Amino acid sequence: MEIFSIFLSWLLTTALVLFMFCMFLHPLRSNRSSITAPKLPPNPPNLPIIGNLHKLIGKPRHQALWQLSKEYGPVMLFYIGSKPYLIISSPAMAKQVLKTQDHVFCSRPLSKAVKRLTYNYMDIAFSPHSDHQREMRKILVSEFLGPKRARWFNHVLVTEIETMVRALGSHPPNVAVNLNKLFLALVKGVVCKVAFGNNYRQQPNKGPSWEVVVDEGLEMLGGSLGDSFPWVGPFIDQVSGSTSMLETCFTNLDTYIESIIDDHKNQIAEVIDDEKDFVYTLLELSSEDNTSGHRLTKEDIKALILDVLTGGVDTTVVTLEWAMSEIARNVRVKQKLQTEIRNNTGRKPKIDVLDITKLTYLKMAVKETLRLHAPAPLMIPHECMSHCQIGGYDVLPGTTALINAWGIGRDPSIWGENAAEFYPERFEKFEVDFEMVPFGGGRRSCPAMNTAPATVEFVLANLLYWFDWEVPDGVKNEDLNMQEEGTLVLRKKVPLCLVPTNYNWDD
Ligand code: HEM
Repeated sequence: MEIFSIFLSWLLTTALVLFMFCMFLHPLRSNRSSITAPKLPPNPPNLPIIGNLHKLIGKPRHQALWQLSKEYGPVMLFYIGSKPYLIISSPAMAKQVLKTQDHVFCSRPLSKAVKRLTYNYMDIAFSPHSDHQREMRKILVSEFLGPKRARWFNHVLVTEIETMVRALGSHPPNVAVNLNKLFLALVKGVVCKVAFGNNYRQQPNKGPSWEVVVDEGLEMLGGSLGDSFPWVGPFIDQVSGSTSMLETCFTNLDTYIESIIDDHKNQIAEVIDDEKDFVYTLLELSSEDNTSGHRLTKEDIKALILDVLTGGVDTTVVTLEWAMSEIARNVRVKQKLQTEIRNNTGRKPKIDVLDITKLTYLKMAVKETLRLHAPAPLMIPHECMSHCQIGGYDVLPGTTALINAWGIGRDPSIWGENAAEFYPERFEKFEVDFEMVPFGGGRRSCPAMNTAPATVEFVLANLLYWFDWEVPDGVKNEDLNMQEEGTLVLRKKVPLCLVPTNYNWDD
């Protein structure tokens, strides 16, 4: 009996200890499983070392990823090397990243090229989330994009367009104009005059042209392969020549930006308040007399100039070129636009910025262009800062989110069977939420999302008011080449060339 009760109490004690041990282990186990086995989004099969990189071969990135999303869904995990990317391909999921979880995704990934070209993450567009980034963004919005400079901006835009219309008016008959070159000269002229007081059209004494320098910078800001292979990255960049290209690109950009700042420093004493461009304002914000706001360093100023050069010109140029390409291909739309613009404006020596407010069809045509040809097809990458869920899947910190604005804008399940058609009338009924995201969303959305479309509308209104446009002889409208190229900015592979004819009001 003694032995039995001793055995029983031993059994009970053991059972109790085991029970308590299990109870203790349970939360640990469930905790561990949530850390070690998160529910990750579907992922195409990976290859060792390169991950899914091979899936991007042979097609522009946004097109390859859009095709894969058909198989793997609107939230897909994708690896380049060991670096995880979250590929977003539907309005609902874009809304989760850019709105619901904006506080988690409002950063940008680190990259060697961004660090170098942005003076150690001093800029707005490519630098990670920080107080400094927000301060820089506030300065750009209030001192460059805001109402303070809007009147000057409109004045410069009108003057530059007059020059362009005059030049086109005396263009030899039946000879095509390269609209890419035309738009680049126009937009660069306007942005440089407003930001830097001078159109800076002249080429630097030595080295590549301004356009080449900025284009190279934009390509590099998109990141290099080395960023995705942490152990061998520096070696890959060295062998592929990317490190030396980055240094050359930095030197060219920096020399150009430095010359703008030097010109301003030399003249600042003689300039009156009304003539102070953006760079003068930045220099004032960097002076010791600025005791109220954020005191800018020279690197801050350079990084802000870089943002204006890389963000403000190419995006507007490609939007104009895609818009005119679609308009030239679609004779019905072209005629409807010209009737609207000419009827509403009437015969007068120049179009006023206010005339544009009445042009509803033109506004829809610009929206339609941005839907079909999102100038930044995968936007600028967003970086996940902490563990969160998107579409019911776990997303881990350090994952880079790419939102396929190009694909979402063309999805027939959203836009109907005629999704691929240029049909501005669709916006008569369609209320847009996240069904198109050409300017991104949330804290890192484009700060020019309200002003940039107005510039595009004004330029198009002038081109279609003063001239009739035809594709060159031998090309059918519908056969106009619409091939795309570029990673960060979506360009037309073959520049658009059209033949202008002066519009004759007396006919
Ligand atoms: C049609 C013209 C334009 C388009 C389609 C466009 C598009 C975009 C897109 C997609 C983004 C990234 C948004 C995101 O990551 O969520 C962006 C960011 C940005 N854009 Fe634009 N943009 C245009 C014109 C401009 C202009 C004229 C400027 C003037 C300087 C500008 C300055 C910027 C800046 C500074 C950012 C970074 C914002 C941040 O990270 O906080 N953009 N833009």
